Amino acid sequence: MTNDKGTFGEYTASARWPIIIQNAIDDLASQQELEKSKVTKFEQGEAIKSALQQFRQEVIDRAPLRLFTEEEIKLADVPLSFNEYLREHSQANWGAVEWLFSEVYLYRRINVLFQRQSEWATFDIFNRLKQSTFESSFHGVVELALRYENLLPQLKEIEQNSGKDADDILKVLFKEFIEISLWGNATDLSLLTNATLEEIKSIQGAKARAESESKIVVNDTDRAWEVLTKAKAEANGKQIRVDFVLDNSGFELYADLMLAAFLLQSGLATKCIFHAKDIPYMVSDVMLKDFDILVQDLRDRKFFPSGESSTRESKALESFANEMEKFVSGGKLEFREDSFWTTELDYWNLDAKEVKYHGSILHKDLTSSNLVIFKGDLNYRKLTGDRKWPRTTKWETAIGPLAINGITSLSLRTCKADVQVALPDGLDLKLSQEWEKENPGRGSWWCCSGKWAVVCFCSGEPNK
Ligand SMILES: O=P(O)(O)OC[C@H]1O[C@](O)(CO)[C@@H](O)[C@@H]1O
Ligand SMILES: [Mg+2]
Ligand SMILES: [Mn+2]
Repeated sequence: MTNDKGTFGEYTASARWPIIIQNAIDDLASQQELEKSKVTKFEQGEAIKSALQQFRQEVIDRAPLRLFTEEEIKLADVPLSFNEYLREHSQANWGAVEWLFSEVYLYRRINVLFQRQSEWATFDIFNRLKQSTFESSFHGVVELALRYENLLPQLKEIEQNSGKDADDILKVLFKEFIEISLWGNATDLSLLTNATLEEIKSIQGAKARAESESKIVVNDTDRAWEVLTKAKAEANGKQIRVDFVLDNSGFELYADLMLAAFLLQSGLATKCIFHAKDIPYMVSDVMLKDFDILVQDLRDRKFFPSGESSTRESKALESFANEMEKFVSGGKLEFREDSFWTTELDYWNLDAKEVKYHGSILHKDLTSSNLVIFKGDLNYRKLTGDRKWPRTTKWETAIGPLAINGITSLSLRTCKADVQVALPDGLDLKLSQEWEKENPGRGSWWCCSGKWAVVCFCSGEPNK
């Protein structure tokens, strides 16, 4: 709840949301400035700005959360789940409401304001921030492109030397690319808006990742490895499918593409499906258009100044971009969107029983996947229902129906919220004491800092 005293949720609702909305207002103003000559667009922009200001005040004043009007529902395709929830929780106000619901509702309300103005209907208010943060990831982006370049001959060698040793080496690489994708989630724009270039670099480099291994407090990577190697051994020409329920665009999407490319090149997957958001969401989340933008950025030597097109760095960026486009055109990499991902429904609804908002359709589809990777913190909150679980709760308990409903899942999350499960006895206390030293009164927030991570696997098989 946004009124759970002393939680990161409470802090987010009172301190972070007004800032996020203010940033959106400022970004809108910058865009208007760029397009001053477009009179209608400017005027529509003014209308959105004043509505955003009013909305920001609503949040600050802890006003009641209102229903979406019929007109809004039509105009912006608002899923009816929101109003259903609000009818059942008629007392909900910004200062006393479930954190997960209100946070998702917030992005929906913002989206409606843009949908109402024709000139702004497809505008992504968070695009500027997504792009500028990606641009400052230059160092990490080049490093990974070079890493990928080296990977290809390594994989060839492994292929030529099949056997136990080759398998062991492939496993080391698998772990490396899982970690690349995992820590890619540390660069979250909603948390890092004030991060310096040095800080971003330090999160993204290889050395930093190695140091970070000790920070993965639950690590089921081996179990995911077993599933995919078994699938590969038994494939016999059959498809091996890995799904990614994506989180942030820019560096994290780039890191996810690295993992997907590794899986496809190594034969641990033959198809990867990326699930994106259908509206601008949680500031930095991936929308379909963000993939095209990323590929363009990789090719743009002004955006990533890696020198002439003949430098090793430029060639590595260019060839990774080419490779991604080839994967897409060859059907090995597919992007999809679904409104389910931007509803407030947690993933206990990724189940045959949820028949109104695509939960059952997605569930059925995802049961055909060999592995479904859920990226990031918000997905972790949705997997666990964003409840106040004791932190030693078993993962299978916290994910409810997903423990047994046939989806093989892997959560890759850098910890950025209060909910935390699957810890061994005593670890929460130890980390809380450690964090408390530098953050008096906030020891339990170690798992909101993005400095630790978890990798949680579940086979999804009944009775296991
Ligand atoms: O991009 P991620 O990893 O889902 O993180 C989103 C962040 O926003 C939050 O939803 C809080 O605003 C947290 O869960 C997390 O800090
Ligand atoms: Mg609930
Ligand atoms: Mn996100």
